[in-house]
Amino acid sequence: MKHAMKIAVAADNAGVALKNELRDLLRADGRIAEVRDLGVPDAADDRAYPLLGIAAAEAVAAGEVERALLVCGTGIGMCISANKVPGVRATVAHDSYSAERSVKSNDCQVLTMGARVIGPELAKRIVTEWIGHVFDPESASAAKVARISDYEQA
Ligand SMILES: O=C[C@H](O)[C@H](O)COP(=O)(O)O
Repeated sequence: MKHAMKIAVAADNAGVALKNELRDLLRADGRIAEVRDLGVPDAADDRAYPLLGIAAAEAVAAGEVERALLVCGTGIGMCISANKVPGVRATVAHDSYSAERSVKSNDCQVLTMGARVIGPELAKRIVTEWIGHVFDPESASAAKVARISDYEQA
């Protein structure tokens, strides 16, 4: 049987409506074993994006989840925040090709999106595809990604 993925989701108040839609989509996806919602629960919660993004990225770095999906207004603040956590590679992507290459070229574990940038139906399609992409450690991309890890560990 194929391994089922654990994934964290998080958003600030600008992204929470889209995050909740994507969370429900992931919970209905048979490829996902667990969706851990780290908040915020609703738009009344005004915790800022770095708190949420860093918490989700730390869950990835600790191996508690394999991936994280983060939403803010643009996806940019979440991406910057997640990338501050050692071992985490996060990207903003609002198109299918970039989301695919973020996994296959860059071994990104974290995808961020902007709820003020993308509509929910396109976001759902991209996330559904993204879950299916896998990094190949035997690929030519692996040595390039290793350079990033080397820099981080130096
Ligand atoms: O990147 C930041 C996000 O888009 C956030 O949701 C909104 O941030 P702001 O309120 O500082 O514009």
